[in-house]
Amino acid sequence: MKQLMMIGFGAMGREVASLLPAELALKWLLVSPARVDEVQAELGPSVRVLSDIDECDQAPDLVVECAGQGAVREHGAKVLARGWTLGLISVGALADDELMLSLRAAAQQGGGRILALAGAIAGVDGLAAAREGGLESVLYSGRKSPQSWRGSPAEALIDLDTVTEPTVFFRGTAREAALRFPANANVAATVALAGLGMDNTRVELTVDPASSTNKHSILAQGRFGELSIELSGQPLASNPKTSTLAALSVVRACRHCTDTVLI
Ligand SMILES: NC(=O)C1=CN([C@@H]2O[C@H](COP(=O)(O)OP(=O)(O)OC[C@H]3O[C@@H](n4cnc5c(N)ncnc54)[C@H](O)[C@@H]3O)[C@@H](O)[C@H]2O)C=CC1
Ligand SMILES: O=C([O-])CC(=O)C(=O)O
Repeated sequence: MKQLMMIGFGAMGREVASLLPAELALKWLLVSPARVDEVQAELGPSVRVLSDIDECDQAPDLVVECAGQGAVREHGAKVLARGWTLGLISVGALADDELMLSLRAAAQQGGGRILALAGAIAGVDGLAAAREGGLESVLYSGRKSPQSWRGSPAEALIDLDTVTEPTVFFRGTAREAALRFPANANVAATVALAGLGMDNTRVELTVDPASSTNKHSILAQGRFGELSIELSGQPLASNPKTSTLAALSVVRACRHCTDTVLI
């Protein structure tokens, strides 16, 4: 039986834990210090609930982060310095150059690797292949309901209570989007990593009062031809900012940890 460490036990972490492949056991769960006792009581002795990587004295087969960009800052380098593989869902953290440098240094020193997970978007495989032949332009668009943008800086850019039609409230680079909207635009950074990079990937973010889904699109052009992806994702009931597919992409990484044929 292989062993998993998960960082974060919110909406996504709970969904992932409920869908793990039978051959992979959740052995360690990292939560904030104030929640350790409560989560340990909920999960029982089969899972060790921790608040610091240093408390783990064995080597997980895989670590998956489902906790937010702050958690990547807090725990990422320690995971990589131990030589472990870190499946990252808060990919937007990598738009912070200083953090990226420190994660690279830790990975080089310890032998760890970062797996940037596709998350709520599809088509990252095709985009990353297309890049090998040269890309000319990439546009990522994210469109969500007012409820999904609540509690984000969108509130300062548009009145989410009175908006009556789909409205673009942000245009900029993937780097700006991922850092300004850390709970809503990690996908912008994922598309950037697969394609033209953080500063050359254009991003549009839209609030759509008629939508109950999280819509993501990629438009890319290059020597390979053209790519157009449209994805309409159901949000998790427990967090409207987060698409169900993002949690499922973490489950996919878990499946890769145990399967022989990787797809
Ligand atoms: N790449 C993608 O497509 C997507 C990425 N995300 C990322 O996933 C993250 C998690 O999403 P949800 O579970 O829906 O959010 P959530 O807010 O429901 O849960 C996050 C959990 O992580 C915990 N946490 C925060 N900082 C921590 C730390 N330093 N150490 C340990 N635990 C910590 C919180 O207490 C909370 O329980 C988002 O913040 C976002 O960064 C979310 C949706 C899509
Ligand atoms: O789950 C989604 O729809 C996308 C998301 O929040 C993100 O990219 O951070």
